Amino acid sequence: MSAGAFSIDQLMELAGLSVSQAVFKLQPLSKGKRILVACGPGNNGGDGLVAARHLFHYGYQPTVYYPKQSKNDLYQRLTTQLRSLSIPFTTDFATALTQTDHIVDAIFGFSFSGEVREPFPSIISMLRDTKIPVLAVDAPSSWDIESGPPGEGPGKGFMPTALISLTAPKPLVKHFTGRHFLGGRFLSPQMADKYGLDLPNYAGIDQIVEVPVGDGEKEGEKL
Ligand SMILES: NC(=O)C1=CN([C@@H]2O[C@H](COP(=O)(O)OP(=O)(O)OC[C@H]3O[C@@H](n4cnc5c(N)ncnc54)[C@H](O)[C@@H]3O)[C@@H](O)[C@H]2O)[C@@H](O)CC1
Ligand SMILES: [K+]
Repeated sequence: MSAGAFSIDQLMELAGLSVSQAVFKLQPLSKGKRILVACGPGNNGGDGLVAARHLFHYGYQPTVYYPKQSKNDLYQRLTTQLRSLSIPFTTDFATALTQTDHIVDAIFGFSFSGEVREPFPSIISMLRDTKIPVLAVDAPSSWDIESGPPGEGPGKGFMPTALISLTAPKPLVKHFTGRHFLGGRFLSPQMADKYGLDLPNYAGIDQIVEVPVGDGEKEGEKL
């Protein structure tokens, strides 16, 4: 990413914008406006914070669960932006789950490793068990980035309804069976060539493109 001279703020903004467009595709406003955005402590959580802001401006009613808030200036600004829109922050995930139409899983992305630490085990269990649709950002949280679904722990059996891979699918997509989107319409042809990426065709002004079900493995190899 440094080769493209993009700052982390820019990358996170583009990632969160893509996430918000995937929500719009999966959950049109007419199907219910309440979106619960679960944010983890790292950049995956930051993508969720950005998405919540865009969703508000589209007319959704986002609620944010963000239990491990970073002191970093970027995250402070993102949370200030949400508070200035009066977007609620909840500490009671179980109750929030009963009052939402769709969930964004922005807890862990490609830097997750080891056993899920508090306070996230019970949150992952609830994401696994809920009947409400879940859109996972970059990875289903608690999945191993290479080998995919965990064989034990709260994430065992967790298969979100949809996944949005950012910039390029991670190896775990081979194991994913839900709807799969790609986001990251900012790479230059030179960057794509340099990293051997076969960029998808985005339609119109879309920041995302859906990869047909069953093509995850093929896309993972291609990209
Ligand atoms: N250039 C990039 O790398 C970009 C990455 N983006 C997003 O950033 C994500 C990666 O971000 P990060 O590297 O910050 O990492 P993540 O957000 O994937 O996770 C790291 C955080 O989770 C914690 N964590 C890791 N394992 C844990 C465990 N077992 N239990 C509890 N907490 C645990 C770490 O302490 C750290 O705070 C990507 O998946 C993507 O969503 C986007 O923001 C755009 C730019
Ligand atoms: K995630």
